[in-house]
Amino acid sequence: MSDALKIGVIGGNGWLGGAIVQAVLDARLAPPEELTLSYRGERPARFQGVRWTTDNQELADRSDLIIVSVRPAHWPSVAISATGKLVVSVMAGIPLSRLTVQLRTDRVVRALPNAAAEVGKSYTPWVASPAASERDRSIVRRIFEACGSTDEVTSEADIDYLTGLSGSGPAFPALLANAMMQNALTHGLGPQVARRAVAAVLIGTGRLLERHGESPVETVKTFLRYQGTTAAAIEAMRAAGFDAAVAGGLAAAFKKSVSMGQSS
Ligand SMILES: NC(=O)C1=CN([C@@H]2O[C@H](COP(=O)(O)OP(=O)(O)OC[C@H]3O[C@@H](n4cnc5c(N)ncnc54)[C@H](OP(=O)(O)O)[C@@H]3O)[C@@H](O)[C@H]2O)C=CC1
Ligand SMILES: O=C(O)[C@@H]1CCC=N1
Repeated sequence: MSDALKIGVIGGNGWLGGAIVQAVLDARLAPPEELTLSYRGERPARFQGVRWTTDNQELADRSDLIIVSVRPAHWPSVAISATGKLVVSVMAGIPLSRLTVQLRTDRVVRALPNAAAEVGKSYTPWVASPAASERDRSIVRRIFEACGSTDEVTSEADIDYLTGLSGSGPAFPALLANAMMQNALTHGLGPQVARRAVAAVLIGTGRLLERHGESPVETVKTFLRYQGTTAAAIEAMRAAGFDAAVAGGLAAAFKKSVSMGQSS
């Protein structure tokens, strides 16, 4: 970043925290020596040149931007004073109001990346408190653009909903892929061919959706109009409750996101 931003990541050795750190380094948003990462337990050996610490207050004092990436259940243990600093939480469920009070800063952002941050393909919606400046917003945008694509939204309820839709999202195609794999194996297909076939379907569909103008609604309609094998499969899956199962799953994730914010 232009004026050497100092970034701290609480939980920097975790699944998501580590992916964000890697993305920041890959995009050269900050040099390793400006990064302070905290951990519990054994000192991590990854990310040459960064400062690792078990002291979250030291991390906060050394950083301009603090990313909180611990599990919601561990959030009560993060007791730091971040007065005057920008804090970005990626924790599911924890509302802006609780971040503000516990971390003693009113410049707070709630963001919800997903597991595809590991490969620079996360979708990350975020919402900022009124005290976050335009510069703060620009920094947040650049961090999450390094992880994939991103949108600022205006309501925390949208973030709670998107926690299930896109935060948990990579699990849903994985669930579908798993069901397809199981079915292929049941039909006697070799595991290698089954895995390659299913992975190619997911990756190819992603590319189709990425293509300008392609929407899932249109893709499904096109296959239904074709009235071939695909339409037969879609109609049977829908008759078995496919759409209702997806809606029920997203409702469960939404409810869990809200309840985690109340209980953690
Ligand atoms: N993984 C995902 O796909 C997504 C995760 N999220 C959110 O991101 C957050 C992190 O999730 P994820 O990376 O998966 O979880 P992980 O358990 O992989 O990582 C959390 C890390 O935080 C560390 N930690 C816990 N408490 C502290 C503390 N007080 N000080 C320093 N480090 C601490 C943990 O250490 P230890 O291992 O010793 O406990 C662990 O390394 C969660 O709040 C989750 O809701 C959001 C969207 C997607
Ligand atoms: O499953 C979870 O709770 C985390 C938050 C969103 C995605 N993964």
